[in-house]
Amino acid sequence: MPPKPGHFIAVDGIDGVGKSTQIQGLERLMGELDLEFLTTRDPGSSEIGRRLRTLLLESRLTMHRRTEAMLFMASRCEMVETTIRPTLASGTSVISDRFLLANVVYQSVCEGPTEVSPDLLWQMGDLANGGLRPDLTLLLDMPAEQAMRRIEGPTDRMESRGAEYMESVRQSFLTELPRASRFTAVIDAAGSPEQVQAEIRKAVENYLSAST
Ligand SMILES: Nc1ncnc2c1ncn2[C@@H]1O[C@H](COP(=O)(O)OP(=O)(O)O)[C@@H](O)[C@H]1O
Ligand SMILES: Cc1cn([C@H]2C[C@H](O)[C@@H](COP(=O)(O)OP(=O)(O)O)O2)c(=O)[nH]c1=O
Repeated sequence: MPPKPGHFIAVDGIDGVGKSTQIQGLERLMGELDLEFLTTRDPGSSEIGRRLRTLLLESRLTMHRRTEAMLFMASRCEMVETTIRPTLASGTSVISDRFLLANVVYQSVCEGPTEVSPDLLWQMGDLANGGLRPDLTLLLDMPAEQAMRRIEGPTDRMESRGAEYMESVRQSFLTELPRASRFTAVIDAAGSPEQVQAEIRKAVENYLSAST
């Protein structure tokens, strides 16, 4: 009898919203719930993914928006097929720091006319991921201006596009969230780390009671 598949939880939101901080809290919660888990990072979590991450985030190479989108998709395909899918099949849960929803919103928000629509990115993403979607998506939400004030150090390709772009990305996260997975939750990320963690705990407990 194959083991019951693990839970697939994605955590997303604009830069500086507190994802990395809250994923540490979520890992503690999974431990308390006695759920085996693995944490992955998108883009990344494979050799190809790590090299694509460097190319996408740290280089200042100019590229067409569709090129940018497809490179994130390629990284995710590798992460899904080499890491996420086998982990879930073994009965271990996965917490992913971002997933396809980020690709849909960050690459469809453009300064000029939108070259790549969210619909096209959802289709590309399902093709790249063999249709795999998270069971639960936790969207950490707060005004971009406030989140960007939290960012220290050098900005990456997306952060350097500025607060107006990031606020448009934030609004697109809220619009596109319902398509990301069967269960979703918007988490108010503007409070203290403890307040945000409490909201996440409630959302995870609601998901577990509704899904099992
Ligand atoms: N609830 C919070 N209130 C104030 N500062 C926070 C909060 N959560 C995280 N931070 C700080 O904001 C910065 C970005 O947090 P981080 O978890 O790295 O965000 P992300 O991974 O979404 O970019 C870090 O310096 C972190 O300590
Ligand atoms: C997964 C993904 C991320 N991104 C962006 C979001 C972030 O600005 C950046 C990833 O950085 P991020 O996940 O925030 O890592 P760090 O905490 O090191 O900044 O890439 C996309 O534009 N498309 C994608 O498909």
